[in-house]
Amino acid sequence: MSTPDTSTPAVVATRLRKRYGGTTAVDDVSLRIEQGEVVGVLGVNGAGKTTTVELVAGLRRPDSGSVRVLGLDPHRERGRVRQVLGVQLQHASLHAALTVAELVGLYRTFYPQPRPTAELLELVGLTEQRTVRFERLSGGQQQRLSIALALAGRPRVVVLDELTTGLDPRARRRMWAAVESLRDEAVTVLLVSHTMEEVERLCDRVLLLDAGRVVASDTPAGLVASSGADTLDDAFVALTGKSLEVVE
Ligand SMILES: Nc1ncnc2c1ncn2[C@@H]1O[C@H](COP(=O)(O)OP(=O)(O)OP(=O)(O)O)[C@@H](O)[C@H]1O
Repeated sequence: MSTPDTSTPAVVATRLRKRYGGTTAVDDVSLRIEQGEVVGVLGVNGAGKTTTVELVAGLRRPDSGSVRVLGLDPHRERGRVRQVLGVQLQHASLHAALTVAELVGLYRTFYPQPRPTAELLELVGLTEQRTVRFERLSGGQQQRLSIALALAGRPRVVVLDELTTGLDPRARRRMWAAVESLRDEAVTVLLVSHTMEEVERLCDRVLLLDAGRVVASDTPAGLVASSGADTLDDAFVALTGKSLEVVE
């Protein structure tokens, strides 16, 4: 498809609400992300991070509110959105008997100009595992493969839900480098994170979610300054009354 005008926002969400039974997971969330921004979504367990990014990616329908990705409706224009949006899912379940290279090859067929397999595997550090079946990969390797698959079609907007959760320090640094290379390509990234170190290092802006609401949206330095705290950890506590420390 044609490249969208650079002035079109990468993501616009307006007054999103989502309930599961008696639980309000997302409660009147509005957000706007410009093309090329790397935005972190932070919050304690259950704050609504996954539900919010799933609504943005069109994986769930909001009870009310609307989403546009590069001006497109993820439900009505699903096919076009798939060509510009890459999504790494929490707990992706993939065909267990296929190898890493076969799965990457399969995903590449979905796109007109896919990234080369070798480049994708190098990006996530799975070159040596290319002939290993999915079912034989460790949890961290499966997670990294799901990131490679999200990037297979050269998306303009990427949603990453489990970038580094549970990864060892070396794999974590590799995933950070992968996000930095996306930034160099002016790809927009929406990144669910559980650590301050990660958002301080990678993100232009942080969306702080608490109980399904956006309680702050600012640069990491801006969050610290506006909350009167000394560190981003302290800013988080000041803004939510909760500590992120317990999460990892
Ligand atoms: N499919 C579902 N059915 C019922 N309740 C759900 C479902 N998915 C999420 N919830 C509830 O919605 C709320 C928000 O969940 P969500 O997964 O969006 O939070 P999160 O911030 O991503 O949490 P975590 O850090 O644990 O991944 C929680 O109270 C959760 O229990």
